[in-house]
Amino acid sequence: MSELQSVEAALAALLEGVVAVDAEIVDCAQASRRVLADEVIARLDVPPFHNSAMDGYALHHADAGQRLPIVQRIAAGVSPQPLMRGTCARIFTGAELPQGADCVVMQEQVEVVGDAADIPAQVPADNNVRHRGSDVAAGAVLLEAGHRLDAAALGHLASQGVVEVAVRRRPRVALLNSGDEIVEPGRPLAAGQIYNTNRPMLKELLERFGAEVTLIATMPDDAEGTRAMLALAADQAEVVVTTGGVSVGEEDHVKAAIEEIGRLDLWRLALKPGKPLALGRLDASDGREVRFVGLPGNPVSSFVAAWLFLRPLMGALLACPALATLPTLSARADFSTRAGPRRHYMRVALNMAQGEVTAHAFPDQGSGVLSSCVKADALAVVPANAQVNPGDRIDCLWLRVD
Ligand SMILES: Nc1nc2c(c(=O)[nH]1)N[C@H]1C(S)=C(S)[C@@H](COP(=O)(O)OP(=O)(O)OC[C@H]3O[C@@H](n4cnc5c(N)ncnc54)[C@H](O)[C@@H]3O)O[C@H]1N2
Ligand code: MOO
Repeated sequence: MSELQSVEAALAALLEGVVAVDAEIVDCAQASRRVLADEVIARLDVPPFHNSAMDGYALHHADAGQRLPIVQRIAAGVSPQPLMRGTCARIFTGAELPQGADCVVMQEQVEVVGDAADIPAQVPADNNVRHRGSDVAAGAVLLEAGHRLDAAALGHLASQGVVEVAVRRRPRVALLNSGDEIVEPGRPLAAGQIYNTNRPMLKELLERFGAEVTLIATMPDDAEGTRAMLALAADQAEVVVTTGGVSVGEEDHVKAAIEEIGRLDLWRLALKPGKPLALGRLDASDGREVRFVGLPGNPVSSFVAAWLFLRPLMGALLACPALATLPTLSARADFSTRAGPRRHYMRVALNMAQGEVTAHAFPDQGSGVLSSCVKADALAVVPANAQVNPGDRIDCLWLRVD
């Protein structure tokens, strides 16, 4: 296992055989960011009736260019009377168009004289009319399976009167960190200790990717304790994520434990940062096979690897295409760099000016420099051994989840 594996090979190994988690029914009010398990079929036409797009006057277009008596007033929510030819109706935005009318003239274009309205000439049929079913037709697919419920999708469901939806259960993830030097915020730091950066950062990323973090713990810094903790985690999750302890030092117990009680599929990748990433499987005591993702301890390495590996894994577990792939865009580099033998994922800020997106790289790209991630919009991908000069086009992976 000394050769470095490609990111693509690692992703393929991680996603191989992943089956989507089962579905559950949730109230739409609690469904924010959840992923639809089934397609939703529209049961109503939206809008449900022809209606006016403006405050104005409804008429038959053949009666335009005349003074027409105003014979009814139709507010939104009112069922109108049929309209006789040679007359018009006062109508408000969203109100139902009366039978016999086929257009609306906005009030700014109409002169009202007593009980009549002077309508301008040549108003086309359908002017300012929103037709029944023009947004959604009953029986059509309202939302596809795998759609992540964002603001517009929740509004779309509500437009159908839907109150409950079938969504994927949140994949359960156990998040474990290693390292004797790691202390939780709120406690004093002794000499040589640092605060646990990875825990809140990865919990937040995992939840944004759609996971439920069911276990958070620190692994003991010995082989037996590490094995016991990993076995416990496998029983409580579909995915076990660890940080630290995957490098080559004697204190790095995680990889050894996976090799003993599970299966290590892959270790050491041709990417920077994140080289010592370890991927494998663990067996839960009920016979389930659980994915293992061993992230490097360096905070930047685990941040980058979470976007590259945990997000697609959540996409596969949730059967959600939008999560499965990172959106890619092409930008112009404003920096120069030369990658070594590993593909480099550089943290960059994106700036839009004069229709061009520019990628600005942070000067210190070290894997312990988390401030580069705080300001980053994207990861610029520099192929192995490639040279990048200012002005070159570079592919960037956009660090965003809708
Ligand atoms: N001789 C070699 N040494 C190292 C190699 C190598 O190939 N040969 N690889 C280096 C690379 S690249 C990385 S990345 C790190 C990964 O090491 P580990 O995953 O075993 O992580 P640790 O050694 O436990 O920690 C690395 C670093 O990160 C800090 N850390 C760990 N956990 C946290 C946390 N929860 N919050 C904040 N900071 C954390 C830890 O203190 C270390 O500074 O190995 C290199 N070494
Ligand atoms: O691969 Mo390590 O993540 O560069 O620091």
